[in-house]
This record gives sequence, structure tokens and C-alpha cells, in this order.
Amino acid sequence: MRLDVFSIFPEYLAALDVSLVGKAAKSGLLDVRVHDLRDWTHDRHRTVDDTPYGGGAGMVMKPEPWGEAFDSVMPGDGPSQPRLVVPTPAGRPFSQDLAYELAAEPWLAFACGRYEGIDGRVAAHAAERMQVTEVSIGDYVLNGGEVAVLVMVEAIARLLPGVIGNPESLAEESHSGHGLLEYPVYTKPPAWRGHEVPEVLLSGNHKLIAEWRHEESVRRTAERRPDLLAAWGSSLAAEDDAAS
Ligand SMILES: N#Cc1c(N)n[nH]c1-c1ccc2c(Cl)cn(Cc3cccnc3)c2c1
Repeated sequence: MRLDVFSIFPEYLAALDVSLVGKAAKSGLLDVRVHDLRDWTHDRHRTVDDTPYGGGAGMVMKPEPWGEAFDSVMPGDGPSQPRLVVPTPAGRPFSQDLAYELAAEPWLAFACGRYEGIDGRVAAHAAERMQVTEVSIGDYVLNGGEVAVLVMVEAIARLLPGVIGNPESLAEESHSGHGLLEYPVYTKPPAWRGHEVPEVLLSGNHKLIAEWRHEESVRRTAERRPDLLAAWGSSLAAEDDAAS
């Protein structure tokens, strides 16, 4: 997979050079290219923003640098086009399902905006030649798209074959599709500062361990995400109906 990231703070994306994503890039599983949007400005101040039409607080990112950057890095007459992902507070919620969907793309481009946002014509113009998906990583407010891209790239990269050591672990994680939050995990020592590892986990009885883990998943989900528990219960009922 090729990933192009556009930002006025390219150094923000340095985190993509380390850990899981960095290893994937070094091993050739990922081709990560970070671009400084200001490279496509032509004035002394390398201006990327201007006042908003219609008034209002703050500044808006000018369309011209984006258009020139996209033309340069992903030419309209090229053999293929990326899928453009644009973080925005007004976007479609990012989810594990969307992470899987994006992980299936051969080429992704991410537009990290700042200020009050990117001129709306940038996404509209890009949509004339590539799929554009505006995404939000959650119902809270950030100062720009870079953090959102780091979140999405990590969630996507770990789904790519060969990126994480044990693909089986993907199936047991929270939000991995079985609908429940994952159970708590423990390692040595068996006792630590007056806290013991649950005895069942030391029993070697795999049936009891599996039962305990499921019960913990249900308990945690009921406590922290009753919405997920309701959906999980409905999916179980639907499976039973289908089986009967
Ligand atoms: N994804 C996501 C996401 C999220 N979950 N919170 N904030 C953002 C996000 C993403 C992109 C931008 C761009 Cl471009 C500018 N800002 C600052 C801003 C703040 C409030 C209102 N308008 C713009 C962004 C915030």
C-alpha cells in the first residue's frame, strides 16, 4: 500500500517512521510519503490560508496549494488514482469497519488541514477523479487533521497482511467485529503490590479460562459500552433465528 500525507506540519507525521508503521514501511509493506503543502506555495510567506468568505472567525486553507500538490503527487492523467481521506470534524465516523475498508485500498492519500478547515472546493474538485471520504475520528475537537491521520494510519496498517506478528490477535480485540470489549489481560508476576492475577488464569483449564474471559468481556461491555452490548445481544438473537 502507498500512503501519501499532505500537511503544513510534516514533522507531525514523523511518528509514522517508528514502531509498527515504521517497520511496515522499512519492510516494503507500506510506501509512506509525507508532503509539505507549503512546497506548492509561491509567495515569500508561503501562504496557505486566507479569510473566510461570508465572514466568521479564523482562517480557511486556500484551494490553490492543495490543487497543485495533488496534481504534482497524484497526477490526473496517471495510471491510477488514490482514495483521498480528508479528516474533518464534520466527517463520517472512523470505525474498525472503515479501517478494514481503507486497508483494502492499494493507494490512500490523506489531506491534513488546519485553521477552520480546507476550502470546500478542494474535496469537490478531487472527487472529479478520485474517491473522497471525509472522516472524523471522534466527537471531540482537535486543531487539525494530523492526529486523526496518525490514528487512522495505525488502525489501517495493523490490518495489512504481514504487519503484525500474530493476525489471530486481531480477532479477539475490542471492536474487532464480535461486538464485545476485550477481557483484561495479565502477565507475570502472579502477585504484584497486593494484587493477584485472577486464579482461573493460572489453572490451566482452558474451558474455564475461556468462560471467564467471555464473562469479563460481557461485564466490561455492559459497564462501559451498553450500546455495544445491546447490538451484540441482537446479533446473537439474529444468529439463533437464522439457525432455527
Ligand atoms: N478527524 C477529525 C477531527 C476531530 N475528530 N476533531 N477535530 C478534527 C479536525 C479535523 C480536521 C481539521 C481541520 Cl482541516 C481543521 N480543524 C480544526 C477545526 C476545529 C474545529 C472546527 N473546525 C476545524 C480540524 C479538526
